[in-house]
Amino acid sequence: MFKENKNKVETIIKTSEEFDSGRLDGIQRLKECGLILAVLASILLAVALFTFSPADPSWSQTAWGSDIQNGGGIVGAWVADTLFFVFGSLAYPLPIILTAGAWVVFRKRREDESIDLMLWGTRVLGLVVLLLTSCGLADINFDDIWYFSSGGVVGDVLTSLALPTLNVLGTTLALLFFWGAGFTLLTGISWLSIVERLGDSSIAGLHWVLNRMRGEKDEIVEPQLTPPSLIDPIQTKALESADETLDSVESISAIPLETENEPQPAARRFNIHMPKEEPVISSKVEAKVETDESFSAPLSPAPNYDYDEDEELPPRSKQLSATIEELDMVARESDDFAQDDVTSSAEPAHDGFMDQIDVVDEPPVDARQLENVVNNVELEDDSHIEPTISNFDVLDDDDEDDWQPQSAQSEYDIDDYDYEDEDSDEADSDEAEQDKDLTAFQSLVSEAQANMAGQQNPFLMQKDVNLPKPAEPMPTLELLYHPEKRENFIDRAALEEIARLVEAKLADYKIQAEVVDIFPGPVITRFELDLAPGVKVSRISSLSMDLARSLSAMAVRVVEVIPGKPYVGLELPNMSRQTVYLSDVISSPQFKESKSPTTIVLGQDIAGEAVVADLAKMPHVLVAGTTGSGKSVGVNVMILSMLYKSTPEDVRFIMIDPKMLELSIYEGIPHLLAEVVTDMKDASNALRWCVGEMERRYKLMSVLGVRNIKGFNDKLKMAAEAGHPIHDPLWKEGDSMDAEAPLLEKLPYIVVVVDEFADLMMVVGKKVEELIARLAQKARAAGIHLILATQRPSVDVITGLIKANIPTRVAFTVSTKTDSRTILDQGGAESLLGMGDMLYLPPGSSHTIRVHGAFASDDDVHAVVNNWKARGKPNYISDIISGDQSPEMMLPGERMESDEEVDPLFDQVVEHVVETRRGSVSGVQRRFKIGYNRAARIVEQLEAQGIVSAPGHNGNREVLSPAPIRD
Ligand SMILES: Nc1ncnc2c1ncn2[C@@H]1O[C@H](COP(=O)(O)OP(=O)(O)OP(=O)(O)O)[C@@H](O)[C@H]1O
Repeated sequence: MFKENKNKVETIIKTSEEFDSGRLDGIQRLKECGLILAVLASILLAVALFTFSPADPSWSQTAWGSDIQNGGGIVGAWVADTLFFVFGSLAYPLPIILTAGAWVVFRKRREDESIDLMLWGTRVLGLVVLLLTSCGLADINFDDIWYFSSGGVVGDVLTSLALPTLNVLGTTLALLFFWGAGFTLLTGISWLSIVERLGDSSIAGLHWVLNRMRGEKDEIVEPQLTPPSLIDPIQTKALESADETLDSVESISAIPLETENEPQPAARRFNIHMPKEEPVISSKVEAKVETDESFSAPLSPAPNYDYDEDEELPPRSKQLSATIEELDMVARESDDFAQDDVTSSAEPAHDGFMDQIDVVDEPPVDARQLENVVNNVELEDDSHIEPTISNFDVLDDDDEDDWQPQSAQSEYDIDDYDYEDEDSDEADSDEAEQDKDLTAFQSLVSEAQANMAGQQNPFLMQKDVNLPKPAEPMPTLELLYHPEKRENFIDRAALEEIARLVEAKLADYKIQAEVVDIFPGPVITRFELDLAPGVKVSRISSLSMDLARSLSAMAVRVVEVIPGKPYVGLELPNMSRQTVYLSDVISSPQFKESKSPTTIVLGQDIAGEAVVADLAKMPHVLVAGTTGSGKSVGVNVMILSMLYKSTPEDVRFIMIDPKMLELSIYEGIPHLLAEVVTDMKDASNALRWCVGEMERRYKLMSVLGVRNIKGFNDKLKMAAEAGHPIHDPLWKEGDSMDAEAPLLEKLPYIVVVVDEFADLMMVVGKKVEELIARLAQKARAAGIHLILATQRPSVDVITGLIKANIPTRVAFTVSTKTDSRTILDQGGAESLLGMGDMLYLPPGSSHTIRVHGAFASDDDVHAVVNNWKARGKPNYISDIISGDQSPEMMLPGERMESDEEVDPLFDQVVEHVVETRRGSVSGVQRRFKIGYNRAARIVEQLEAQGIVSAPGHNGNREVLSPAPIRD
């Protein structure tokens, strides 16, 4: 209580005094004087110690007559001698300790600061322990100075006590540890924090040394997330004055950097290359899409295609883009389910009946009654087939019987329909007989009609519909879906922000790079980076996964080389992806201007430019990608683009489709050389036919002296125009019934499309590889081109032989980098985004082009296919599929599959078997000392040649050849 009060009073006094004069109070004056004196004493002490001379008279020495050498005079000599005597060499730090002690005691403190006795006690104790142990350590380890022990008397006493028991090492260790304890007691510094600091600084030192050695000191850059004004105010000012309209930076740093008064900092402008305007399909085309009748009219016999023209249908583009729920809703609202079709095409008089039928969940009506009613309906109008009728015709007699009792309970009155059951009961037996015949006949007719109706179900593929021939010479663009409007919004600010983020993230990985160009595309955006000198591009490539993670992107593809530019590309997927429609690319000038009938569309490149290629120049293409990556759509797009460019006289197709789904749509177009091949055995025949055709074309070309199919066709045309049409020079009499060789015809390009090439390889095996390799090697000049698609990009499918001969590859998304290497001989396809995103490796180039594949829906394919079907029928060549593999049909250089190498021992074995009359494998094995496998193979060859029989049930073979005749 008292103390507190006193303090309070003192504080009040002190503040008033301080306020008045600003001078020290009495105690403070004493303290300061004490500090000054202590410093004086320290200095004198230091002088005395450093100028100590052993010749001076002192406490331990006696000297006469000579001058005192010590700088501190006789006092200095005495003090120094005494201190050296007591503390040895530890006397030297005493002036420092004295000054430090004086500072601690006399420094100016706040008056209310209490003195912590515990703290002071430990400090003093620490000082004593430190001094004693230091003396002890000095005594053991240092040399004596003059005639004093290096640890002084203190050190001597301590070591003489410890040495007999702990020896030198033990004493040193004990003193060291005590020294450490004394240090902590005195200073309060923990040894753990000392260890930590030491560790930190040694690691930092090591890093510094390593960075110096690697010479990358300059690469460590700070992420530049702060506005330029904070980094370089001069530069910012210049920028601001140059362009006042610059946008303000939205800082993505979490720290608020702007104050309200500060001017808005100017952003660094990135060079964003906006894509060109969309090619606009003329409104005429759009209008045509809606009123187009050429597509719907031919399908009119099928009930569902018979649209009511007055009824307003939603435009096709809308239908396509609508979800199933929306379509369902529309259908419900307009009530246009199958029932509607029936009612719209049926006679109005029958509507009531159909309505009644529709409300029945289970058929409780007499089947015969219904049948008759149905027949009546049918007879009235033969041209209309009612699909719903088939529901009732599938009933057999048993069912009819079962139903009989129910008919009595039927609550539906069907008497209105001129059916009188009672009459038949009253008729005589002849009439009954006639009725029976009539009923049987009618049921037969109705069954046939129902079957037909079943086959003409609009939901089934229509095979032979009579399509009216379109007026246009080639399919038109309105067959394809084209979106009415497209969101093509590019957010500059967002792109710039991403660009800054990319730079910052690269800086995190110690890569200094600057985004120089930004190319926003329909699916991805490419940021072109200018790397600082000396930064390897492989460092960025190896970081692609880390970058994708840190930029929260699905995948990031690094384009190591951009031809013609000194930059590196970083391709990031867009937030919202646009679909590239086939119509976009087909309507592009690139496609329109291309003259070749084998022009194929791939899609759009990253800048939205159409990517169009010529299959004739490729000359073959390998398409690979995992399931669902967009392969089939890609192949369809290639085929459709050729159907847009060429007539059947220009291009013919052979399609091989093991999946029976993808290419079977094309069945019936006039471009097909053979039916779509779905059986893999036939596929090898088709390929063999192609090889034969190739050889034939080569012979023809050599006779005409031209180098390729184009030259051949040109020469043919020239000759015809000159009035000298060329007759087939390879024709021989007897080849056909004609008296003279037929005229040569224009040779079309032949495109062989194989969807799921892996299946073909698995079923037919090596043979296919051989045939494909032969075609791939030579078929270019002969105008035969291959499109091979596979979802298994493994080396057993895409073999070295095939790869070597097919230089053009298209890779859709694959799962691993290894797969990507198998297809493209380089990585990258594993970072694609799927849904038609592809890498295209053009022929003779090692740089892949990223292409967003064009999308053709099934409706698009059907529309183009139907358009071509309406123009003509295919002229199938039956030999292509059914060609037998007989020796006469073999191609030059081809061997029968069963043709194995005949074993060198074959003749000897024949001799042995025929002589001994025993054709067992073990016998052959023993006699010729060969392995089982070889012996078994030879015996099988004997069987194939008819020398021995097949093994009987006991495994023995009978020798069929007669025994040799002996003389
Ligand atoms: N270019 C594209 N644009 C947009 N979506 C596409 C594109 N290509 C394909 N798709 C989408 O990807 C789906 C799968 O495509 P597709 O059937 O061609 O794959 P696939 O690789 O042939 O698969 P599978 O081998 O199983 O047949 C399609 O249904 C379609 O929705």
